Amino acid sequence: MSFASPTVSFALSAIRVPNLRARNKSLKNSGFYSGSVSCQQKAFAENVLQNKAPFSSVGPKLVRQLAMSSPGSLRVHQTKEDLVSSLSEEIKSAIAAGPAIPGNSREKIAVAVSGGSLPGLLKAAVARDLRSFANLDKALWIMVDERAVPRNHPESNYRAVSEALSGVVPPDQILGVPEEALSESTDSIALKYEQLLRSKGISPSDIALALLGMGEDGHTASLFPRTWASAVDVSGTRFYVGVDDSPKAPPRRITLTLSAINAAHKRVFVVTGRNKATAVNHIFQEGNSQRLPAGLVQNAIWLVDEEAVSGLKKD
Ligand SMILES: O=C(O)[C@H](O)[C@@H](O)[C@H](O)[C@H](O)COP(=O)(O)O
Repeated sequence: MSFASPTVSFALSAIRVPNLRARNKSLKNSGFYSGSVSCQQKAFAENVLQNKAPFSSVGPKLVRQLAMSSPGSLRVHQTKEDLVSSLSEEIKSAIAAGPAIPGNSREKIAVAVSGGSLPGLLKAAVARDLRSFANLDKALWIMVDERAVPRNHPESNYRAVSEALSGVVPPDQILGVPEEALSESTDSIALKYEQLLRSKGISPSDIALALLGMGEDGHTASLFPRTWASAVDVSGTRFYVGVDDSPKAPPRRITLTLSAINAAHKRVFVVTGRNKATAVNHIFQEGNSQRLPAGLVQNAIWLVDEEAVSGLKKD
């Protein structure tokens, strides 16, 4: 059976951005590369519902939601400086407009940050202009995912995020996984982190902004292509789950569930490099977004560089 590819609203040439500052105004309103719901996505949903597709454990409600959703829009940047500037703007607007954490009078907003290259880009955004953005310390900073390692470990996302926000956000506003739980099962670590966040009044829909990365295999957070179904919370009640077999080291992790990511107020991907081009192509041009965890994130803003979209065909 063949299906139409998702429609692409703009030719790639139309969204090449010579210089971010030069076309600052148009950035907000036009020139985005939008994915859309395809016949293929709907057919996939039907297949899943009939237990014909590999992700039959996902659950009909989520599948229906995914069939109706779009991966979002791409914003292409020519330079790292422009990309960092866009990231900075997204953080500022999320903190200014995001939902308040109920019952928390001090920190108003929750921002979730991924590992990988994101903390480094966050650090660059802080150095560029976020340092003077007073509201940065009004946020509680939480982990999109975390590796089961001590906080001072080189692989710790908490360590990387703390370094990025050092001197700007008080350390007690960066919420890491309780270290005493690290020797327990990953699911127990996930539950304890979830309890910590809930004790601060945070639930998934209170996340003002989820900052996401994507691996070249299309994973996001610690939701990997071959294993993500087990990290999807069918009941929609879990915030984080444990992962024991992450193909990206280290293998033991916790991650926001797909439902929790999609419940966040705003989702922003930052994706750079030619090694991501195939996955970007699958998500935005080949109509295969539902096969990759990153493509299952709904209505995200994708801040990318030219290399990451080098696989997209120009119309
Ligand atoms: O491993 C982690 O902690 C992540 O949160 C992971 O999902 C990461 O964001 C991607 O692997 C992209 O990493 P890069 O940005 O380094 O390519």
